[in-house]
Amino acid sequence: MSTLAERAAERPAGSYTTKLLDGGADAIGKKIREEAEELIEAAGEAGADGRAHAVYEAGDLIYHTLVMLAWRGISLDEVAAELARREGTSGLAEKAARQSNDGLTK
Ligand SMILES: N=c1c2ncn([C@@H]3O[C@H](COP(=O)(O)OP(=O)(O)OP(=O)(O)O)[C@@H](O)[C@H]3O)c2ncn1[C@@H]1O[C@H](COP(=O)(O)O)[C@@H](O)[C@H]1O
Repeated sequence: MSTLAERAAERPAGSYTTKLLDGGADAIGKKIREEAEELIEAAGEAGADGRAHAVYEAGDLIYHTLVMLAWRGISLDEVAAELARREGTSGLAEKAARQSNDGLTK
């Protein structure tokens, strides 16, 4: 079991992850929004320092995203399987198929 799944199951005191999990989707989602904004800002910063800052903020964003998945009982393997299912289909082709399906249902 991953550390975050363990935190979700056991909710030990003195854990930042437990605090987030106890706040539910709203509290975790608020942090994801904040961290996404911070990554966007950092990604626009020039030079090696900006690059290192972007790596740091991406770490925060990915950690908080993983906490949301743990809260919802979703494993990273399930997300990897979803990405594998999409492999080889361009986002443009997927969008065009969706729009043509929408046309059929209207
Ligand atoms: N990878 C992380 C990780 N990345 C970021 N963070 C925390 O996420 C928070 C980032 O939020 P901010 O930068 O906004 O900092 P802040 O203002 O203190 O945060 P808030 O109090 O406002 O929420 C900081 O408190 C970081 O320490 C993390 N906390 C935990 N982990 C991993 O989760 C494991 C379990 O952690 P605990 O459950 O806390 O023991 C750890 O061993 C790590 O492996």
